[in-house]
Amino acid sequence: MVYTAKWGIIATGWITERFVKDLLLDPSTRDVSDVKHEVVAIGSRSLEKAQKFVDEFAPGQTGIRLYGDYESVLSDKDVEIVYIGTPHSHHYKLAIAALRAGKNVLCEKAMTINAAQAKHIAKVAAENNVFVMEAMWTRFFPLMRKVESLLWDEKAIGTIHRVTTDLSNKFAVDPANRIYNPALGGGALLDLGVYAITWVNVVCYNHPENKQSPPTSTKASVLKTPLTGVDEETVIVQVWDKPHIISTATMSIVVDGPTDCMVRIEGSKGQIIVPLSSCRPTKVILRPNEGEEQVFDFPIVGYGMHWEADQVARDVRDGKKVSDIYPIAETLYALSVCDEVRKQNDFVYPAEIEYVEES
Ligand SMILES: NC(=O)C1=CN([C@@H]2O[C@H](COP(=O)(O)OP(=O)(O)OC[C@H]3O[C@@H](n4cnc5c(N)ncnc54)[C@H](OP(=O)(O)O)[C@@H]3O)[C@@H](O)[C@H]2O)C=CC1
Ligand SMILES: O=C1OC[C@@H](O)[C@H](O)[C@H]1O
Repeated sequence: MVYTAKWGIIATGWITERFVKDLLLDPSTRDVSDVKHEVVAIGSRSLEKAQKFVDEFAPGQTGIRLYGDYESVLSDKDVEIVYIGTPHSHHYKLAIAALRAGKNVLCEKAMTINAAQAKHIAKVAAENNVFVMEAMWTRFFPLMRKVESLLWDEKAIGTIHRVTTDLSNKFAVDPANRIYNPALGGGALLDLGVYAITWVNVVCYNHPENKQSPPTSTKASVLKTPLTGVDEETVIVQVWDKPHIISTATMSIVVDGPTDCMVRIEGSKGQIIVPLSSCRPTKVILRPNEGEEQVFDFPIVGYGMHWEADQVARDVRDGKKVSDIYPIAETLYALSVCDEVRKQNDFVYPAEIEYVEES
């Protein structure tokens, strides 16, 4: 039987457009037949904006309830999973409210401003017996399973020695843009760096010999923009003693970064390379020291957010509270890396968005 997940959508910005369009794609276009999706409610700060959003991105979808606030989505009895697509600064409060309303939650990255907020979210989810996950969509790409299989099953590059990852994107320099706005949790680290960190984690944190232990050392340098003080460019170097790997994660909001190699995993027998982009990759290159290079193509129908949505639907259908592919514990770890990077570089956000509610 096909399971239909019933989604309530919060905020109608750039990424929500892509998410909703992917939800509404026919799942057979990606060979999925066990789950499908229905958008039952959309909340925006403006009812007119919600209406405009539906007209443009979900035309012909009758019966979607539209709200001029977010709270009404949380109290809509038909909503089973809430998707939060606001800026980072607003994730914590909204996720806690959604979980307390008994809803399952898929929250955009970065899940929160700091690890303490995400820890509180995990606690509230457990108390309310509901599912919660950060929307680290890349982790759900079939391409990611191929990389893991090359690394761990086929041992295609032998012993891993070094990992370099990047996500960079040149944004218009504008203090009003969320990317530059500290009050909205702006900067390269929380917006783009979380992907560079996730790739390091796929290889090093989740390395069979590391078993999700923290690295031996994390050293980071941050270059802040004089405009607003958020990080323009950041470099994170980590040493992983157990699997004996050194990793470098880089991120920037002032350059577009390399296109030919966003992730490079170097081992004793060769390299695995992921070209543009590390958040929406479509190709994996296996370059052995000896023998022919192999290219594996993973074309995407739609934007590619449907794979995470399908898995969330399956997890909710099956009564899971935490994802096996991207558990909340890994979000907590990734955010603890961000906390450490900021601590080492005296990079603080306004107190209004760093707070943790008394629990
Ligand atoms: N997975 C991915 O590939 C991507 C993920 N993201 C993540 O999605 C989130 C949103 O990013 P994006 O869509 O680019 O952002 P946008 O600025 O385009 O949209 C954010 C939306 O949040 C709502 N909102 C609520 N409060 C505010 C506020 N104070 N200022 C601005 N907007 C507010 C608005 O919706 P409304 O007016 O309807 O209430 C707005 O449209 C971020 O967490 C980001 O990291 C972003 C891009 C790509
Ligand atoms: O998640 C993201 O991925 C793509 C980027 O362009 C965007 O800024 C970021 O939020």
